[in-house]
Parts: sequence; structure tokens; C-alpha cells
Amino acid sequence: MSIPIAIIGTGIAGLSAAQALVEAGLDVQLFDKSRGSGGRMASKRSESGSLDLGAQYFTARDRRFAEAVQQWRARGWAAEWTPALYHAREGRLSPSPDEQVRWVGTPRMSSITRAMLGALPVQFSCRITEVFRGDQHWHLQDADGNSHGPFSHAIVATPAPQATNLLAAAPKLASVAASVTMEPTWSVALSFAEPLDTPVEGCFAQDSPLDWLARTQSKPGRAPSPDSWVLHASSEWSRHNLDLSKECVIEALHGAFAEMIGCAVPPPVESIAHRWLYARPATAHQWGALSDGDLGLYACGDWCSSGRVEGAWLSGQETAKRLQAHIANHAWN
Ligand SMILES: Cc1cc2nc3c(=O)[nH]c(=O)nc-3n(C[C@H](O)[C@H](O)[C@H](O)COP(=O)(O)OP(=O)(O)OC[C@H]3O[C@@H](n4cnc5c(N)ncnc54)[C@H](O)[C@@H]3O)c2cc1C
Ligand SMILES: NC(=O)C1=CN([C@@H]2O[C@H](COP(=O)(O)OP(=O)(O)OC[C@H]3O[C@@H](n4cnc5c(N)ncnc54)[C@H](O)[C@@H]3O)[C@@H](O)[C@H]2O)CC=C1
Repeated sequence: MSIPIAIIGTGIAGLSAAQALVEAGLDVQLFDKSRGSGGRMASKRSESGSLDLGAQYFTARDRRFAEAVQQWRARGWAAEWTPALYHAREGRLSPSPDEQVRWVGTPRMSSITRAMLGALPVQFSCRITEVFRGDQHWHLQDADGNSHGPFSHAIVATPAPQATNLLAAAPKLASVAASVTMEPTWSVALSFAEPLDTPVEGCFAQDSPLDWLARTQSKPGRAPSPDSWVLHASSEWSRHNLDLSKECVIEALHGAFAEMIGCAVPPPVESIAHRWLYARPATAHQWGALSDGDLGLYACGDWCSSGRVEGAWLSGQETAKRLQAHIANHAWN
């Protein structure tokens, strides 16, 4: 048995790296503090069915990612979403169709990361607090006081603020991660017993507490009822209302939605709020990944790239590429 590579984080970046490394014949061991995989691509099970409270859809502009998405589509993990798109500006709702191809996981967003994880070895509900190097190998410490290892390399695939401490063994990488600001997003799902009388299926909003809303039932493979809507507050509104109670956030965003949507909005049969503290990097970066090949420590995630699903996936690929290149160089020297 070869010594595995530790990957902390089972979002799309960590899983993209894992998949590439396993395809190259290397062993990996994954860890996540959550109860399941997916990170910001996770879906929440509710009385109204599965709800995508994080990533809503993704686009594929890079050829390599477009090829991966085609494979996901062929395997039934993803499908194209063609919503009736609108935009809302200064209180006015207008159709805003375009030619952009948009993808979603089927039957829920988390289907993609769940399938990518497959049977890879993973430990959930395991919050890693320290990544340290012994004489030869890497070891991890978790919040319950357990240690894990040895590992040949360590890949930190968490949002930047959570990566900073975990990268302490490589101060240069840690300081790059520490320089990244990530913005929060409040996400609310409202489910209505009867479909709302509106043709809107997705809407980009400006001049509102909301910056996005989507009708779950318009996405392929979702349960046909109830009529569930996912609302995302803008970064600015989320930042200003970071510590508001979930009840108050639901009330505020329900109000903004009712004002925007232009039809009667009855009280919802179910409402859920989720606060994403590290939803998106404030600015995009072009690092691809962070690495100290000699040390064997790597970091990846959307914050190393475009701050989107595609960027996170590409960052995982870049990490795997750099790690393999280092192993290959080492073998020659
Ligand atoms: C509300 C919202 C809407 C979005 N909408 C879109 C969209 O429409 N289109 C789009 O392209 N992108 C969207 N995004 C962005 C997209 O979801 C992310 O870019 C992408 O999912 C990030 O993947 P990642 O693997 O880098 O990080 P994550 O998905 O955050 O994965 C990191 C993982 O690390 C785990 N973790 C963190 N710390 C530790 C620790 N100490 N120990 C163990 N595990 C740890 C976390 O539990 C998590 O599972 C959205 C994001 C949010 C929040
Ligand atoms: N809420 C959050 O935390 C996050 C949201 N994210 C959103 O995820 C989406 C992904 O971006 P891309 O893959 O580039 O997708 P995209 O090309 O559909 O959208 C990019 C941006 O272009 C604008 N836009 C696109 N199409 C239209 C349209 N038909 N009418 C009006 N405006 C339009 C809109 O502002 C949108 O945010 C974007 O909307 C991001 O804002 C990304 C990361 C985090």
C-alpha cells in the first residue's frame, strides 16, 4: 500500500483533485467537517424536497471543464437548465433571455459531488484543525483531538479563511490565503402550496436586498411540487445583516421577493434560511492553485480562480497536475 495523499474538503475543488490523482494511480484520503460532501454545491433535504441553497447553476467556458460537464451529462449527473430569465432593476421586472448554456446537478446540485466521491475513502464530521509535517510525512489533527496520518502530501481544499491556519507549515501560502476576503450570502428557500402566478424561473436583481432568485421546479429532475423558490441576498445586504436571526432574514427577503415578483405571494408552507459565511471571494484571482512542491503542501478552491464552480474544479485539476509533476521530477532526480 502506498502512503495516501490527504485532501481536506470534499467540495468540487477537493473532489476534482481527488479524481485526477486517483486516475493517475495515487491513493487519497478525504476529510470534511460536514456530514456530507459538496460544500457550497450541497443541497438541503427538506419537507419540500431537495433544495439547492448554494450554487444555483454553472457555466462551462473552459474547454477542459466543458468536457468534464459533458461526461457528467452522459452519466446523468448533470443536465442543462433553460429557465425563463428575467432581470429586476429599479423595481421593474423585465424578460432577459440570453444564449448562455447553464448546467445543474440532477436530480439535485449535490448529485455531482456525491457521484464524484463515489467509493473514495472519506471521513465526514471531521474538522481538521492542524496540518503538520513530521520527519517524512504529513499528519492531521482534528477538533476532537484525534490525529490522522501518515500522508505523503496534504491538499487543503477549503475556503481561504479556513485554509489560512491549515497552511501554517508553509507561511508564504498561508499569507496568500489570508489576503483573500470572502463575502457572505444569506440564502432563503420559500415553498408555496400553489404555484405562484408568474412566468419567472430565474431572475438577476439589482437595487434590492436580493441579487438572485430561482424557481426550483424549473430545474430538470426536481419534484413537481410544492412551488419552491431560492432567494439569494446580495453580498452587501448579507454583510450588513450577518447576525440577523434566520426568522428576520426570512421575513426581510420574503418581503423583497413579494415586492419584486409582481404577483400575489401567500404565506409559504415552508421557509428555510442558510447563511454562507464564505460564499464567494470578493475578487477573482488567477493563481490556479497554491503549492509548495518541496514541502508537499497544496491549496485549491474557487478563491484561487474565478470564484465559481468552474474555477473551483479547474483549481482542483491544477493542484493534481502540480503534485504529479513534482512526483515525476523527483523520480528523475
Ligand atoms: C449562495 C451561493 C450561490 C452560488 N451560486 C453559484 C452559481 O450559481 N454558479 C457558480 O458557478 N458558483 C456559485 N457559487 C459558488 C460555488 O458554489 C463555489 O465556487 C464552489 O462550490 C466552491 O467549491 P470549493 O470546493 O472551492 O469550496 P467548498 O464547496 O466551500 O468546499 C470546501 C469544503 O471544505 C470543508 N471544510 C472547510 N473547513 C474544513 C476543515 N477545517 N476541516 C474539514 N473540512 C473543512 C467544507 O465543509 C466544505 O465541504 C455559489 C456559492 C454560494 C455560497
Ligand atoms: N451568491 C453567491 O454567493 C455567489 C453567486 N455566484 C453567482 O453565480 C453565477 C455564476 O456566474 P457565471 O457562471 O458567470 O454565470 P452567468 O454568465 O449566468 O452570469 C454572470 C453574471 O452576468 C449577469 N447575467 C448573466 N446572464 C444574464 C441575463 N440573462 N440577464 C441579466 N444579467 C445576466 C449577471 O449579473 C450574472 O451574475 C453568477 O450569477 C454569480 O453572481 C457565484 C459565486 C457566489
